[in-house]
Amino acid sequence: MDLNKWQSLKKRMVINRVHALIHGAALAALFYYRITSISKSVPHLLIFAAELILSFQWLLSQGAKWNPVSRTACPDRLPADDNLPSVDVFVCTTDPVKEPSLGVMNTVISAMALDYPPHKLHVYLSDDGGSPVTFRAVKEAWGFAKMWIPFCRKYMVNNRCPQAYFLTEQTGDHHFLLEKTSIQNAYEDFKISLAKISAGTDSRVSKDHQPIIEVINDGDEMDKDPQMPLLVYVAREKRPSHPHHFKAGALNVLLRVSALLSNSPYILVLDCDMYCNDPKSARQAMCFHLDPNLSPDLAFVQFPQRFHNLCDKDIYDSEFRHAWEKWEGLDGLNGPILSGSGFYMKREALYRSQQLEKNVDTMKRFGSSKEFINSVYTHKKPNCMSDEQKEMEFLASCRYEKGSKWGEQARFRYFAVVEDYFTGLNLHCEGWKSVYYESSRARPGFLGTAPENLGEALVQQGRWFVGLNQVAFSKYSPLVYGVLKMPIWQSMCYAENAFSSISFLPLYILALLPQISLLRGIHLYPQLSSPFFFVFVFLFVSSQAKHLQEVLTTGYRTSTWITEQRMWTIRCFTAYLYANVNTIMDKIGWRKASFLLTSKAADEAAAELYRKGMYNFDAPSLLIVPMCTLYMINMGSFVAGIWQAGKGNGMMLIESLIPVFGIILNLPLLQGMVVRKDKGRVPTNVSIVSLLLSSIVMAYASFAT
Ligand SMILES: O=c1ccn([C@@H]2O[C@H](COP(=O)(O)OP(=O)(O)O[C@H]3O[C@H](CO)[C@@H](O)[C@H](O)[C@H]3O)[C@@H](O)[C@H]2O)c(=O)[nH]1
Ligand SMILES: [Mn+2]
Repeated sequence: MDLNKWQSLKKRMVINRVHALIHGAALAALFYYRITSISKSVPHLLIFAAELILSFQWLLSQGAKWNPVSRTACPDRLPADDNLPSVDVFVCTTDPVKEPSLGVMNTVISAMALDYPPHKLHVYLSDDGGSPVTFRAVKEAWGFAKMWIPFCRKYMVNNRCPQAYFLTEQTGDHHFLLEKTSIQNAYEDFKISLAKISAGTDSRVSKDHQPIIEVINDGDEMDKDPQMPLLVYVAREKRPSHPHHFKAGALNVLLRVSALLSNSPYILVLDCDMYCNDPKSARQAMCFHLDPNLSPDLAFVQFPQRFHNLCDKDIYDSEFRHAWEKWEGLDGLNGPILSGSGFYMKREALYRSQQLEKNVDTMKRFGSSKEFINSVYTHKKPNCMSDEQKEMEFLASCRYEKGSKWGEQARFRYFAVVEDYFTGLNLHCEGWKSVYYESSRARPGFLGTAPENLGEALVQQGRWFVGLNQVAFSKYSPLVYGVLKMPIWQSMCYAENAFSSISFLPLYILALLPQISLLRGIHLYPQLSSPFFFVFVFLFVSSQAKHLQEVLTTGYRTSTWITEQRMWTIRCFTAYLYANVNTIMDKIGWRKASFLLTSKAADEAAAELYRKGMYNFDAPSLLIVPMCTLYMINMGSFVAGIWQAGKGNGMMLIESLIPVFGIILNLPLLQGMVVRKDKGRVPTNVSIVSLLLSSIVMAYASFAT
């Protein structure tokens, strides 16, 4: 009997293809119009360039729409527990201030409590901060887990992240309630001890320290509790002079250290805030990894990243619904893009054993640890000959990777700050496949913490798009490198992601040029009397309608459609713009791209605004000023447009509708500038600067010759 099933999402596929045909035809008409009517004036060339870029992105986006599929897993058909392969879980953390220990330990505990044979489960916590706070916290976590895990197993608890569990009401018989109360008290004590640790310990992140590796237990190694999975704390060596390659570097150290201790054939990678929400995820993933038809080429099973703290309207579009919809589309090709957290990876795929031959220089490929090289070929826990502890410290040292191919060929790759995307791209190029899976929207496999602040969200995304640009504009560009090595549809989807931030160019053009031309009376678009007028109107309506259809068929509400539109424009004006500025600075060597951590610590004031669904415009001015300036220009030019029309200069219908769309879409910004009085309003000085800037632009546009 099959361990899993898949099904083509036929209706979606047909709608997508028919729409692609019609929309494509309309785009062809637009190009015909532009080419036949274009004058060599700068505004016309610019608007055409904007249309070309957007059409290019639209074309790339068709890749993920071509063949969407959905999958189901049947964990009850898995072999008996004794025959399941073992799993190593990698949790990465860095900074106990931005990533408070309580959250990190909840993730660790939820992973230890996965519904999987405990002796086949090994949890590794990588602490990139080398912080005594985290080290002491993980010892406390072990103590609490010793009560928590038997409790979860006994009562078949569904929600094995203690923090989340105790937030919900639980009912049961007398025995259960007694036990629950006592475990809840233990959890409260655990919280108190973590608070004490973080208050009394130096929580600075160390950039200069020895490797520290410790198997966490009660001090007596001989007396291993069969109910408890292995828990290991790893802080790799850090030296200021030595590049540490951020998360990819941390994962590679875990890969080596775990090879000596457990060497499991499968690895689950988790960000420190992504707790296991469904204890069955490991078994679900095995339904794909153990399927004899899929397994030879299957590198990883990717679960979507979902979040426990989204506000009702998800005002910052943190859920990235559109991305996961694409992942379903990719699932019908060779599989989804690797997405950082919540994936079960086959260890072998990272070693590239598909092409492993004995005669290649293994030292160069894997570094000089014989013990580690042995582990690569055994697929079991190797019998360590030398001093295990010393060997692991060597594997976690800065010098280990020198002169080897770590991070270059195979393993987690260092080339870009989006190590996930880039590693996945390479795996797919090598012929590996992946699977996208979510058992149900109601019970996601993993839940993380989404930024509750506009500034925070934009900075995070800025980093992603710097990373994607690093790939897009390199020899690894999916359009060059990918096309030769993977199906065209798939490389289109990789390219769509890599090039997504260039949409800042067309959006700036569309937010400024029609407006300026209204002020100056230059016609950019056909008149109402021209048949091509309807081509433009159709294209607008068609793209909006398609977006709405996608939102609704994936089970979301109309408000999601509006939020996604709004956040896309906001991203274009800010995160995408700065990502491209940073990319240029990176290219000319002014500033290296780096991994700025997203904060997972709750800021109560910000969280309250967020829960009410109110945008927090109290963000760095560099982010808010461009948005406000553009908004004012759009309002000003719209008024000017009406005035022009009144003077009998002829209606510039499309030119006026564009600012109207922008103004309506971003009404919350207007509220933030003029109505709101709370802390999240647009700061007055930002409004003043924006007013000044927009006046200068408009005056220049109106009067310059
Ligand atoms: O030098 C570093 C930097 C980060 N991390 C860890 O990486 C994880 C992700 O960092 P976060 O600040 O939460 O970034 P996000 O933007 O939320 O992460 C998304 O984007 C990253 C790529 O940019 C992926 O690695 C992540 O899995 C994905 O969730 C966290 O657990 C960090 O502790 C490290 O271990 N070492
Ligand atoms: Mn994160």
